[in-house]
Amino acid sequence: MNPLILENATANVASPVLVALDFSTADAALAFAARLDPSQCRLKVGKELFTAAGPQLVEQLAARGFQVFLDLKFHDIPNTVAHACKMAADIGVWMVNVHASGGRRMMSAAAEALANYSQRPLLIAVTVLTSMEAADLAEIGITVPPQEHVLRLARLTRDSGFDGVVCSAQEAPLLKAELGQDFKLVTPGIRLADSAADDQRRVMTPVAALQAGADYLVIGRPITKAVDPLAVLSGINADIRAWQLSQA
Ligand SMILES: O=C(O)c1cc(=O)[nH]c(=O)n1[C@@H]1O[C@H](COP(=O)(O)O)[C@@H](O)[C@H]1O
Repeated sequence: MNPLILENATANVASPVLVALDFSTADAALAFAARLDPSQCRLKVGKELFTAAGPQLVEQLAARGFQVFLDLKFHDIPNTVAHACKMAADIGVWMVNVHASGGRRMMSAAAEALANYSQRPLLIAVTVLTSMEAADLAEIGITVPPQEHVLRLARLTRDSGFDGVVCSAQEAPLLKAELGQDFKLVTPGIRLADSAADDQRRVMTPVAALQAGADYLVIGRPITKAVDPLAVLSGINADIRAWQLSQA
């Protein structure tokens, strides 16, 4: 693990928001990140940005104090995924993900590969993409309701030694009830009441997602494509704080 990155990426992040930096260049991502404070959110680097900008960009974000979720959704044979997860841990990311449909042996190999790290990234598996609904699953031969398939994959993920799953907030009450409070739920498909769903299908608003049991909210376009992204992020954080205070 890169000690410089760990030392820098220790910001006390008050918010459960992970902003998806779905940009096509390092410059665009760094310019956007320069407007944010690491106490306001964590950052997610996904396939588009990582393909364009690589590990160096992740290291630059971490050096600015951001905790980074490397969202490359590894899905391959166990040996390949295990080594890819090790590379992610060596970059110093805070969270990394794979596809749960890669199966138990793939996930166990990943967990085992990181077992000896004193401070390893959170290991998370994607269950059913939030862009999918029952009809999409039926086309690939999965005829049970989405939440049944999500629960099956989440159980497999937990039993493989992972820290949590990516799911939609719609499944959060079921997963918390079945798998316990400590198993982390990372929920994309977050939309404000007035924002377009875009390609997402299983969506929820930020506070409703937290109420349902989500631990982290992955939010991209509703923030990054807003006319005033900082105002939107601040508004979301203010709503979350108000809700948290009402629960205290
Ligand atoms: O693993 C993810 O982060 C992920 C899983 C999933 O099921 N759905 C999903 O949308 N994501 C990611 O979350 C982000 C959502 O972005 P927006 O739809 O723009 O808010 C994107 O970067 C997706 O790649």
